[in-house]
Amino acid sequence: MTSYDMTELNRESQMGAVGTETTDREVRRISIADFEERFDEIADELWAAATDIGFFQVVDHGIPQDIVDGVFAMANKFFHLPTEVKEQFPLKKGTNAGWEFASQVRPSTGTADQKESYQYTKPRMDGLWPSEDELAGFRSTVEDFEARCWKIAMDLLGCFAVKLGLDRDFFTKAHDPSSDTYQSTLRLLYYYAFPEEMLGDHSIWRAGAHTDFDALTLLFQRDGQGGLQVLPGAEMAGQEWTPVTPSDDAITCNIGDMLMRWSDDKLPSNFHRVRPPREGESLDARQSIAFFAQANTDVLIESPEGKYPPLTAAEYLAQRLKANNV
Ligand SMILES: O=C(O)CCC(=O)C(=O)O
Ligand SMILES: [Fe+2]
Repeated sequence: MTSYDMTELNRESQMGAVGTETTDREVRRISIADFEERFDEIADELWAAATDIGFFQVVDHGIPQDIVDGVFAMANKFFHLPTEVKEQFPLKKGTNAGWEFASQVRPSTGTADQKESYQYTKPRMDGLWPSEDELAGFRSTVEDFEARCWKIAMDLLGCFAVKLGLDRDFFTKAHDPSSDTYQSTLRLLYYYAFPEEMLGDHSIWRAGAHTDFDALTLLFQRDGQGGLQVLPGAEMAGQEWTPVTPSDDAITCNIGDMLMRWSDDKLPSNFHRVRPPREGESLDARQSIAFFAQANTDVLIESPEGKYPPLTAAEYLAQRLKANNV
């Protein structure tokens, strides 16, 4: 293993314990209405939230609620297709494209996440789309939604760029969807209904503790489908996790490791996980949708102050995917 991938992996492998829960930290809800007119004010608010607990929610983001509801409904239909249909679109390891079930083993827990997922990475989808007969409208719904997510992610990254003293479009150029080297990903997630007999089993996780590999994550959740918890890296030792309240109208955002490197740690990536339900909570299946803004493969991630050695986004992601068995 080379030195550049040690930091994140070592950090992650220490995070498997159950820990405790605290509501003392605030996950801020930030309105991004009138984005252009309010750019400076929004940039200040995002920066403060990102450098504080590293997780924040944006509201008034401009994606109509019926579009969000529609993509969740479509994802739900996809996950309910017969296994023989979904099996035709297997995740090709290291590509962030295709369908997998219970295959992601987190370095923190050493056990497979109790979920299935379908990932869309624009240039890598040959043979991975269900036909219109199998699921009408799926492809266009997913493509449209990914493009909307990209736009919001680039707006938010534009704020961070300016605060870091870079050109506003610095990250937009690095996440170019028109290039074959594009590797941002939309991931539809489906966490299985939880078997009652497993309540209280602390070895099972819907998603084990991790930091994201990307620059910025946008996460869509459903009202009432809780379980996501965050822990700022600086407070790792305390093992006190804060629940994130899910809501249909908000996008939960977090900084990933790529942007942490790129900002010489000014923007910290933070641990999060999805814990299983507890006694008295809903055992139903849980859905979420994540957009991972990941710089194009050929982009060189160079930290201006030289805290980290330069490496390409391709090299970086390959290491992290391998460590997760995906
Ligand atoms: O489903 C969630 O709420 C979180 C998912 C997540 O953290 C991830 O896929 O990286
Ligand atoms: Fe994550």
